[in-house]
Amino acid sequence: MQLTSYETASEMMQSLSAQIASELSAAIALRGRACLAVPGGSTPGPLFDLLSQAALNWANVTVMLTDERWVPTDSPRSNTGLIKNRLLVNSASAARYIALYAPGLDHVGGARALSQQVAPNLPIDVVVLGMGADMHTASLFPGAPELSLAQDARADAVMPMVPVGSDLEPRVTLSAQALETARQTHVLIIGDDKKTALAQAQSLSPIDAPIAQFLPNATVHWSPV
Ligand SMILES: O=C1O[C@H](COP(=O)(O)O)[C@@H](O)[C@H](O)[C@H]1O
Repeated sequence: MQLTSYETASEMMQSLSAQIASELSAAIALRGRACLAVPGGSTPGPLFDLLSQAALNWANVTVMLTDERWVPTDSPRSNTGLIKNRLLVNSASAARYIALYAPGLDHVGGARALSQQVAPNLPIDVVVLGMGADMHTASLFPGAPELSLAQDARADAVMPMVPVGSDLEPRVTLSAQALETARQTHVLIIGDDKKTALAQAQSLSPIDAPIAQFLPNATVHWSPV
């Protein structure tokens, strides 16, 4: 794992945005297209604001979330709103977006159907992972009954997940295999609590600390605020 520390989140977002744009351009130059997977949550908005303005051939980029809450895409709980408002704007409005939601299906049937759409786009060229203080990443949650299935190398590309102890909605997540086979992995975290969790995760198994599986090949980007 490579840890890059920045003084401020703003400096971190600028640097990471430039790195991702360069990696996507290189993928397009090599293979004619690129696949980018990004997290939801409260951290990546400023990264999306910058990346959306990057000068690259966005028409050849497929964007997807690493995970999504199983709510309609116009719900305020949906991460798709964040992507549509802050990433798929400016130059990036030309990108193709695969929403991890299927109207009319529950999260289990939906994950199966979405796997068919996601699988042809694998391997992901660039994945950005967030992390919670409980060491979950994407929607691979410690303690969830579905976790070991989502961590099985034979798992479908998209898997259902219900966070334990939460009365919130079910979710779907890219499988651990889909995430681990990404060509470039960036972990984006802010704050001392997440830095402490990251250090703890390095000595734990992916069952207890799902982020641990992705650290050996990742660049971690951290700022205190
Ligand atoms: O639940 C989630 O949490 C993580 C971390 O979110 P943050 O709000 O602490 O930045 C996120 O990476 C993941 O995509 C999301 O579904």
